[in-house]
Amino acid sequence: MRLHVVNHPLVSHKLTVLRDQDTDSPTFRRLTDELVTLLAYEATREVRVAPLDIITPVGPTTGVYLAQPKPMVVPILRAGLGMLDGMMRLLPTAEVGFLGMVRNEETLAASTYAERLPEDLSGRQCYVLDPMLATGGTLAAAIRFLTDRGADDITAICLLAAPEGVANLEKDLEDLDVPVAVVTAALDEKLNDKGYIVPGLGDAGDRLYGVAH
Ligand SMILES: O=P(O)(O)OC[C@H]1O[C@H](OP(=O)(O)OP(=O)(O)O)[C@H](O)[C@@H]1O
Ligand SMILES: O=c1cc[nH]c(=O)[nH]1
Ligand SMILES: [Mg+2]
Repeated sequence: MRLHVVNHPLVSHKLTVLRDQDTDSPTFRRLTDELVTLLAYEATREVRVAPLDIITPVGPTTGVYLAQPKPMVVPILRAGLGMLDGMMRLLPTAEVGFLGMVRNEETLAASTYAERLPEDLSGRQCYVLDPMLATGGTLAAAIRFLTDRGADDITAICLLAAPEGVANLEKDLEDLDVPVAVVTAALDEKLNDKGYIVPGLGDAGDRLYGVAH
């Protein structure tokens, strides 16, 4: 598994405001959107392209165009939905599939409550959107779901990752014969005893959309 921490002063600036407990929901949503577009630029470095012949006003040339099949973008509900627009700004012709997943806050185990994706993802590059990689349970299950359907290249975009979650994910996916990359704005210090990322930003879903229950 490849981990890429995007090191850029604008990313760090926006992330600092995002983490601040006094940042309100509208600002949190806007910063999430902006950060994802910056992360997506790095995350799509390996997006597949094919040659394309075109004619400019001056003459013929060969450029590149996004290859078929189109990339699949998969936001993990609920919090990943806050990352979708920022991603689609960069990949407007991508297809979008949805996974609804929730972590049990007692056991920290992830479960899937909704799914809307093609049955066959053979040969597809997938971009998974989830702001928080905490224990890694949610992302591991999501990646497994996609590779079980045939996805052959996975890149996850996260705002924050915990070292414990990255290690768990690496171990969980050891047997996987598919390239997996994680692109994140920061690798934080640790998880606390409730499985929250420290210093983190709190509950991403609640900060985007309000308290769930
Ligand atoms: O790495 P993990 O330990 O699995 O935790 C990370 C998951 O927890 C959060 O989702 P949550 O269960 O709070 O659902 P929500 O997005 O609906 O708030 C977050 O958005 C991730 O999906
Ligand atoms: O810190 C964390 C951990 C899991 N989910 C969140 O939203 N935040
Ligand atoms: Mg949540």
